[in-house]
Amino acid sequence: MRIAVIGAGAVGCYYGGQLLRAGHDVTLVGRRAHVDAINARGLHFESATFTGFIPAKAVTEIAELASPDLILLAVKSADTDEAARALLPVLKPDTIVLSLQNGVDNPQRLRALLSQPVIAAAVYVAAEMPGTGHIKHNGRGELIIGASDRSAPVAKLLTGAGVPTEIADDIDAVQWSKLLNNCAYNALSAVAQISYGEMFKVSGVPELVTTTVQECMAVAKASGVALPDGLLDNILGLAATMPKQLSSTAQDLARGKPSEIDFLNGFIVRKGKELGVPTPANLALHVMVKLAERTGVRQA
Ligand SMILES: NC(=O)C1=CN([C@@H]2O[C@H](COP(=O)(O)OP(=O)(O)OC[C@H]3O[C@@H](n4cnc5c(N)ncnc54)[C@H](OP(=O)(O)O)[C@@H]3O)[C@@H](O)[C@H]2O)C=CC1
Ligand SMILES: CC(C)(CO)C(=O)C(=O)O
Repeated sequence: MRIAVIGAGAVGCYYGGQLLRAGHDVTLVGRRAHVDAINARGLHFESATFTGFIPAKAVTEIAELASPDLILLAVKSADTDEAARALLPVLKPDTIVLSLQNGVDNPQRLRALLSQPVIAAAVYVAAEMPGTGHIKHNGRGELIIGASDRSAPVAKLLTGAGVPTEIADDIDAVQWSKLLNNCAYNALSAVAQISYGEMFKVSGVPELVTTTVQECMAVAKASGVALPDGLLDNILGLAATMPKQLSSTAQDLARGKPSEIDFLNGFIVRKGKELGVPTPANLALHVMVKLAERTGVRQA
């Protein structure tokens, strides 16, 4: 099976790296500096159980891919449409596109542009790129993917490569549950450039996270999404499962890049307005990140 990862960043290189380690044929598509480093010395993969250089093929252009069977889409939400348009000429009618992205609308946006089967996923991994062609895994890695007639072989392939993958019938609720985690953690970690473990030691953080999540739950309910019981406790517990991680939004701001916050707290604020649900905590977190995008952040 020919696998291509679109977006050789933290998530793309983690899952691509796991598949490469399991012996699969994987091409990483990324930006020039990462691609050159990967082609020159392999993918530098750093985790608790394995650290080393994994031989890998990397290219800068989606157009260089030859009829892939499976796409792992791991670009930020703002880059989804551009990536999908570039994929159009290289995909076969039955190429499976697995969206490994945060936010809840990427699969829907992909389906609007592609006729291929698109599978949504909720991604519970802590990963970062500390250097060119260098992925650092800071914990977890399990995936929950949407049910479809193509999902079982994808879950089997990933699980066999050390990526525990479950199939969920109600993927909307699963994606919204992940969105609530992101609304709780990403902005605070980003503006303070602080890891989750340290962040939760600061007085007021658990209360603010709780209020933020409760607002999101009200928006989910008004949107007709039935969230699972115990979600707030699970979200409060996430920090302990990846205490050293800084959010993907924190990583964007540290690199001086626009963040994905419009698709996280910003999405909740827009939906809340549309549905008449107040979201002041989410608005504050959204605006704080938009301000930090303008002025920059001081790195720890
Ligand atoms: N990091 C994490 O731990 C987690 C991240 N996620 C989600 O995973 C998704 C990916 O995030 P993450 O890996 O952190 O992001 P990164 O920014 O680390 O990686 C994405 C990479 O893809 C590149 N890229 C974008 N468009 C293209 C393109 N058309 N061709 C080639 N390369 C491209 C980006 O370049 P450039 O920067 O120049 O745009 C960047 O290098 C996001 O939705 C995120 O929210 C989910 C769970 C955990
Ligand atoms: C899982 C988590 C919260 C890990 O940091 C993430 O999704 C992100 O950073 O965007």
